Amino acid sequence: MQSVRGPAGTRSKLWNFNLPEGRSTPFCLPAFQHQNNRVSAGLRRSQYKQGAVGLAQRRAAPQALSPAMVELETASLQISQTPEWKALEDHVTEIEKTHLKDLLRDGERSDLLFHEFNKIIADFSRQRVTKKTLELLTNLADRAKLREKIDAMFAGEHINITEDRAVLHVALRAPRTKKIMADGVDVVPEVWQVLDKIKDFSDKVRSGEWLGATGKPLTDVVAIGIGGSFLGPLFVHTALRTDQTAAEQARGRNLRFLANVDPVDVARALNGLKQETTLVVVVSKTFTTAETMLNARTVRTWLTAELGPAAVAKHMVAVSTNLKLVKEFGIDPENAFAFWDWVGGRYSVCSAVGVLPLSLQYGFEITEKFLQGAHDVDEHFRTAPFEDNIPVLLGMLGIWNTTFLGYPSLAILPYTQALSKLAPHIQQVSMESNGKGVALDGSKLSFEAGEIDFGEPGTNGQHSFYQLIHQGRVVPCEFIGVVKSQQSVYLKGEVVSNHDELMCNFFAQADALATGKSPIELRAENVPNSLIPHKTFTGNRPSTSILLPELTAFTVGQILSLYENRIAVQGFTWGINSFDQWGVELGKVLASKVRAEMHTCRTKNRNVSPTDGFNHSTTKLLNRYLEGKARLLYPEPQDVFPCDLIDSDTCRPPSSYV
Ligand SMILES: O=P(O)(O)OC[C@H]1O[C@](O)(CO)[C@@H](O)[C@@H]1O
Repeated sequence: MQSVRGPAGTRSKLWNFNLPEGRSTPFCLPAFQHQNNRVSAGLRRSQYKQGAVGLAQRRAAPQALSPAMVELETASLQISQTPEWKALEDHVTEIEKTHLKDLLRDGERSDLLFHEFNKIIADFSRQRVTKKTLELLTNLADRAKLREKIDAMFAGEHINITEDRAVLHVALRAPRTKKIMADGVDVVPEVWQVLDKIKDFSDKVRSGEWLGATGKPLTDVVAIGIGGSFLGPLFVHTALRTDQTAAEQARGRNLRFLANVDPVDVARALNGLKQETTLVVVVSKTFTTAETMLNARTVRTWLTAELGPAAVAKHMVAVSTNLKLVKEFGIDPENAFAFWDWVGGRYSVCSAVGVLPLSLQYGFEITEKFLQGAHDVDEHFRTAPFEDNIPVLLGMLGIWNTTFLGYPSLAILPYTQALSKLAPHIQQVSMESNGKGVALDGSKLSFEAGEIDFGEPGTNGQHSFYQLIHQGRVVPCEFIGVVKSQQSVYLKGEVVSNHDELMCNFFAQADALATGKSPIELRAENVPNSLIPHKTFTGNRPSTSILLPELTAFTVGQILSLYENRIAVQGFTWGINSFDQWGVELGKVLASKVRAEMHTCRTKNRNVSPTDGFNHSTTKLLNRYLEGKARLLYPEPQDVFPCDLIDSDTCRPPSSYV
């Protein structure tokens, strides 16, 4: 057995550490207590870091991790030091002797790698794997206790240990008849209470029963939120806009999003809207996110300047876990839609975060189908054996590519424009979840976790970055195609329909990456010798092809669940906490410091001085910024309005608004 360095600098054999005296379990972790006031777990963790005694305390403590989770944590501490991991490392040499163009000649292998669940097809035959690779990956999953961790998630255990929270976004799309427990309470009735409230409210707005302050129906909705309070809803909205059933329901209605604190985004979001027909939904789990709250105050000012302060009651609603702050902001808690701290921001699209704006736009019935699609794949994920489990296979093959073959990125390439916001959403879900440097116990990872996700719909991407993925770096790809397009166009005289034309590329690209083109083939085509190196395609570049029957609210829900659960599989196997996001905190703190300084400099009309606590570079850059915008100085803060309302000569709002 290999000897490795344990988390507290101790030497350990595999994950059975040689513990310092007085400690009888691997919980010899460096104490940590985050300063963020959202964390209450620090004390509890420090309590259960004390070996057997600590474990006993944890079992007794309310909301402590269950013995199963304690064991799971223990088991995954040093996953990279297990024989299963080592076997995969050794297996890389075998795989390196293969080429996809040869592997693809084996029909039996292709059949083994072809999977189907409820009309979703996932073809993994273009991954650089053999039957043996799959077996070794399954062994790794077993060693990481993947099954137990999935069960722990669905059972509402506090698997988000740094925030001491359950991770139960799957409960958001469970049918009424299901029972899902968190902290001793069945959460499904609470979920449905909010869903019923959304249905009721959105029906009223859509039917014109709920009117604005001047008695007009509210046909336009602006959803203000950022990160998880924006990207998921935007992804689903973009996917449904061209679905004929959904579009029919959205006739005469508009849904816009305002995410960036950039006033340009405010201008774009409000451009052309009228206050009297606009409903604003402020979406923030915490109701403290600086960008969202400034945007909410800006849009509230836009509304009340026109309609008066009382209009907030009819024109502004909120989605949050923090109803106290919602009230303080001036929104009646009656007009707030709650969710719970067991829903991570980036996993919140199935809560009121997504369901409210989507129901306002498309009606609750369509939105409910989206929830049903997500639940459908959740059940597949929860129950299917690993060898047939599409999210598990997606996740484990992602680990194979990232960690063992050394390809750190993933290109998400939907061959449908309707999924153009899938990659940005998955970017957050994946990179905020799995972009971690330490294991669950706080020890530094001995490998790099996380994938670098990006993507564009095909065929646009083909004319952008595909050159690199064909002849430059190896970037594993996930191609997503649909059998039946949302829009049907077949022009007289054309060889194929427009959608078939698109899909020809879907099929061609995956094979071009896999098989490549050799110098021998090029010579046979009489390509001049000097050009052969330039025209050679090495091939052997892995991809997965996912084929959906069509793109509807239901299948969009299925895709969401495929990716969310794929990402969980990876985090569970890497042994990290996929459900916290401490990495976003430092930048926020520093921005506050800059904000305070900026305020002082602007109001006192002075520059940043070297003694203000910024380094030389930042001091210099800040001063150039302050000097460059001196003409924008105003004596005291005013309500400044966006877009066409700003006088571009003076850079000031028109006097009527000051
Ligand atoms: O919904 P909130 O609390 O405004 O947070 C928005 C986003 O900010 C983050 O906390 C950090 O980017 C995300 O995890 C979250 O989705």
